[in-house]
Amino acid sequence: MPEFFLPLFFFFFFFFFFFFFFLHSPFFFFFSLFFIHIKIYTYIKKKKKKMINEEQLNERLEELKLSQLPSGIGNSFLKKRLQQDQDSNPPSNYNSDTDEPKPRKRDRQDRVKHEVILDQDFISPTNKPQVSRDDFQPICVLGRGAFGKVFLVKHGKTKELYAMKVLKKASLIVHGKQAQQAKTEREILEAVEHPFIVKLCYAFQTPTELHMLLEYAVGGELFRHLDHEGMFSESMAIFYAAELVLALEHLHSLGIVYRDLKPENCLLDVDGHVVLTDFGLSKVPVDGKTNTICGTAEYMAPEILMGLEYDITVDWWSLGILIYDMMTGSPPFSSNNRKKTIDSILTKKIPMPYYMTAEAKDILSKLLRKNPNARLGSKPKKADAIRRHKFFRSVDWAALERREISPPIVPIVTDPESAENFDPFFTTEVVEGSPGNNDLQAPESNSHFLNFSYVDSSVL
Ligand SMILES: Nc1ncnc2c1ncn2[C@@H]1O[C@H](COP(=O)(O)OP(=O)(O)OP(=O)(O)O)[C@@H](O)[C@H]1O
Repeated sequence: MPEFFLPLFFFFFFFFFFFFFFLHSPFFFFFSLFFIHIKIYTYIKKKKKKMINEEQLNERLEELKLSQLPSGIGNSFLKKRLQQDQDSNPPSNYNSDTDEPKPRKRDRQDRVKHEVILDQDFISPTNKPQVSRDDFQPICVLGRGAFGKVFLVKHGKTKELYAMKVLKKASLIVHGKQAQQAKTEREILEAVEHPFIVKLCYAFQTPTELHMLLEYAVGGELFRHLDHEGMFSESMAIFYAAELVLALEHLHSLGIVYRDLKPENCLLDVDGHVVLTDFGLSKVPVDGKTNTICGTAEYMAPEILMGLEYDITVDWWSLGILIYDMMTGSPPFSSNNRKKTIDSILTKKIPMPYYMTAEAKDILSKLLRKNPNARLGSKPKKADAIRRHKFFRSVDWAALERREISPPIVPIVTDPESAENFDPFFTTEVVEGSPGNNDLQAPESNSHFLNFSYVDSSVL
């Protein structure tokens, strides 16, 4: 009603005003007043509609509880958050209550997978050498995520380096679904074997923590290299995108939706090849569709943000965002305000920089279609349609999969133990002593984490 009365008020106001001054031209006078009335009415309508949209968006944000999700440009956000943590707490160390990690390791021949029986956490069924937290000497912190902290550790006997992801059970249980996600991550890592996906070597638990020992990606985060270069040339972006296409295609063939593609989760190995890590948000949908809300806002597909069912095509959306990020230095939809970011993802067109080639613009516009059914990589051709796109015309896919294409960045590694390709913000963090004995080799007593333990026989 008020939107009707307000224009009416203006109508009478202007009526009397014009009546006195333009008595001699009544036609013009009435026409002007009618026009003004319509204008004011439509303006108020529009404003009200905008307000409703904002309310809906706020409600959506509340539902999504996005404030609890890690931000997209992970490191800068995390650094700020960690800085705040550290202002109030002393630097966390290897045994601290807030720690969490992740790791990796190579060698994919004759890999035998098996669960470790409950009360023999570190012993394989074939009585292979026992592995415990005591066997690994912490060297430094490599990185940190929302629920985990990753340490560089050295195996005391073999001197092999691993990235060890440590998750605190208590915080996982407090955050509900996270306990299941930790198990999912460990199960997926066990099941997956691919040249561009991180390898799980061991998984074990203590009464308070879960540990995953992963192949150490000595080249650090792609994010860090992107940060140094500002942006990548198109040929560099093609190389990393192509290796990721192969990794994602492999996951999809196993029915796994990765859901968390972003530069922070793309690490580089010693040669500079991509190592996809962090499967905490990945999921195996029973019927190919899922609707859990997770991921990183800037990289999240519109259908996830809207709480709709989604499938593997969300990963192709994130690939589009990542290509854009690599070629411009930032994702297309980003702002300091999470609400605005989400609003842009849902409603805005992608701003295409003038310097991008026609092929790049074309693949981006097709990967970043808001309608998942119209997106490149959706059924029926799936990844094949992406591989065949002219953006990737220079790629020899078979050679790429065999790791025969030289990577554009070969990480400088003078001493793998110095973790020189990782952010000093993390690597200079104090890591105190070796783990205590009080909670070692405990049975998997907590029902949330039954059957978490794992030993990859190829590393024994
Ligand atoms: N295999 C690895 N080798 C070297 N560094 C690693 C490895 N795995 C993880 N890291 C480092 O640790 C950081 C955090 O790891 P990860 O993303 O797995 O943690 P997370 O808690 O699951 O994070 P998120 O909050 O993004 O889900 C990575 O960004 C990377 O810098």
